[in-house]
Amino acid sequence: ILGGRDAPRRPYMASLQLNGQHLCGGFLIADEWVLSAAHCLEDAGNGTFAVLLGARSLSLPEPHKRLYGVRQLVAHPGSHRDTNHDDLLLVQLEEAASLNPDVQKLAFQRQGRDVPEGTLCEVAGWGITRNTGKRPDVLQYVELGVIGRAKCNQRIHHDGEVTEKMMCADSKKKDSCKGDSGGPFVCNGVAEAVVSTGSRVCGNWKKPGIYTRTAPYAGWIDSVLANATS
Ligand SMILES: CC(C)CC(=O)Nc1cccc(-c2cccc(CN)c2)c1
Repeated sequence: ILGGRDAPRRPYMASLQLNGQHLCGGFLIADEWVLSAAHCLEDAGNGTFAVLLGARSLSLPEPHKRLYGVRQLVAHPGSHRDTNHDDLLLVQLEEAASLNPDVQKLAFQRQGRDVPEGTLCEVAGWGITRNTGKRPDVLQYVELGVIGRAKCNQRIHHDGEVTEKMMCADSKKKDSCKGDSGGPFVCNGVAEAVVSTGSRVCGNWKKPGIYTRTAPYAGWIDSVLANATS
């Protein structure tokens, strides 16, 4: 997160870790399921994934911090390493998360209407806080204004790349960045979208952040959760 600050408790936040190191954000949507971004699998090789819940600090001991093994990873079938389409990943935990004040589920938007331009939303994550690559220990968050799709698709911005299954937010100074992928874009207490890598540029007003809307994918999410075994 660029231009943010230490976050207050965000009990739905997950750190998707690869070989013991933070890789991407995510959030708890069901007792044993975390929603994240498919691009987070692209550099995985045959490493070991795990999900950290109940954390604010990645390093310090905290009352409800707990690392969960991963039972399965389900990338959206339409996701590709070289596009932003369908950039969603469902992560099944080895066991149901134990819920407590620091570990809670977050509802995601299921209704298809766009969030109005200018709405102030929030994004949190342990992604880099400077383009030099500085990584935070404590969860960061920032408030970002929604940018309308028509404006976001102008040539100077994303030049027609933003589909109706995506949305955009301000990126002038404050922005999501590397390592924030998969985290929730929260408006009025509901996850409206998931951080997508987008143009891999951070903090440049010409390249608004691109976020994968959840509503178009509610059916896919429900079907994966319904067909999985525990
Ligand atoms: C998905 C990982 C395995 C690789 C990765 O994260 N790359 C990468 C590199 C530079 C910027 C970004 C990035 C992320 C989220 C939002 C934005 C822009 N708002 C950029 C992402």
